[in-house]
Amino acid sequence: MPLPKAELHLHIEGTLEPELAFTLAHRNGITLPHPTVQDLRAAYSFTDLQSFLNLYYELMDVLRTEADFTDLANAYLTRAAAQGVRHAEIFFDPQAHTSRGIPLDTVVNGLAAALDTSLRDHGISTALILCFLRDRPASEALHTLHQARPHLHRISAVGLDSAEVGHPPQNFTAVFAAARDLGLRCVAHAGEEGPPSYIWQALNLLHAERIDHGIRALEDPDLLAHLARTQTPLTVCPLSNVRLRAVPTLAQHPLPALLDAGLLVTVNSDDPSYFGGYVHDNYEALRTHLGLDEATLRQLARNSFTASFLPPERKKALIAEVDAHPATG
Ligand SMILES: Nc1ncnc2[nH]cnc12
Ligand SMILES: [Zn+2]
Repeated sequence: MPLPKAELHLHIEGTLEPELAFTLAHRNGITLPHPTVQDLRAAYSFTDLQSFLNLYYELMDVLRTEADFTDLANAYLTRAAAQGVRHAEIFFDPQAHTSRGIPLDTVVNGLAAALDTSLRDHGISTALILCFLRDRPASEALHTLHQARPHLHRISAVGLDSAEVGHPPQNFTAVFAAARDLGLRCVAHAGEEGPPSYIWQALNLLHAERIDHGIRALEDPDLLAHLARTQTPLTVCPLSNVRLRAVPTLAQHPLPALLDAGLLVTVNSDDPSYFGGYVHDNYEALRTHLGLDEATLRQLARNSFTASFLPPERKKALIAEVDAHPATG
């Protein structure tokens, strides 16, 4: 059985497997532009973040009803359980749905139907993180936050995702301040393709408590020292970084350098259906291609709980499960 772990960087829309996409397309009377599952999988070849996002947003068209979102989340949770996931903090992209006429209620109620029974059905506790699309106007993000008000009891945090370069965190300072006023925690994608200055902005202007990706922090020694001193977690996604060519190969992935610099690093899957592996597959890839040893993998699993938004007692209990877990070899 894989090490117990938390997944902190997972876009639920990025878990849409081609087979489920075809099932939902059929159910909703939609014709996909790719005739077969094999043709669709063959399209999963990306040159950068934008080339991925184009397909990611296109395929979302199959998600129309509450049942579609419930089926999507249940399919993820089933796979995650088999990968040792005990807690998942799950991103969703409301604007990608409301912009094509799907009400926010449909999205949240559909996801909630799966998440509410996840601990019982899959042994996975969950939290939801509402992400703003940074390549759309901040005014639209603010409107989305207002639309989400009836659902705030189900939402733990806000995040910032989509095309990074040219869309700095500073554009969303007021939106994140409004989210904090509503009692929401804050995280943000930064330093995936964008420069270290975007990570500084996410920290200083958005008050992000975790940085999603953050791998370009390595280019700024002061930033690296700051992240180490404050133990601000990074949610790193190795397979994603290689598939989107932020990093040339797994063997050249900067995760070991980030650990050596003393950062609180976690391992996550990002959009597992598109990037060739779920979260445990990312751990195994680090073992295979970077030679990470058992002790380091175990530390990464502990970090995933430390960096989560779980209450201290449950963190402690889950970390104890990591310590008690037999060697995975
Ligand atoms: N890796 C990623 N970066 C930015 N936005 C995303 N949305 C889904 N996956 C993403
Ligand atoms: Zn992401």
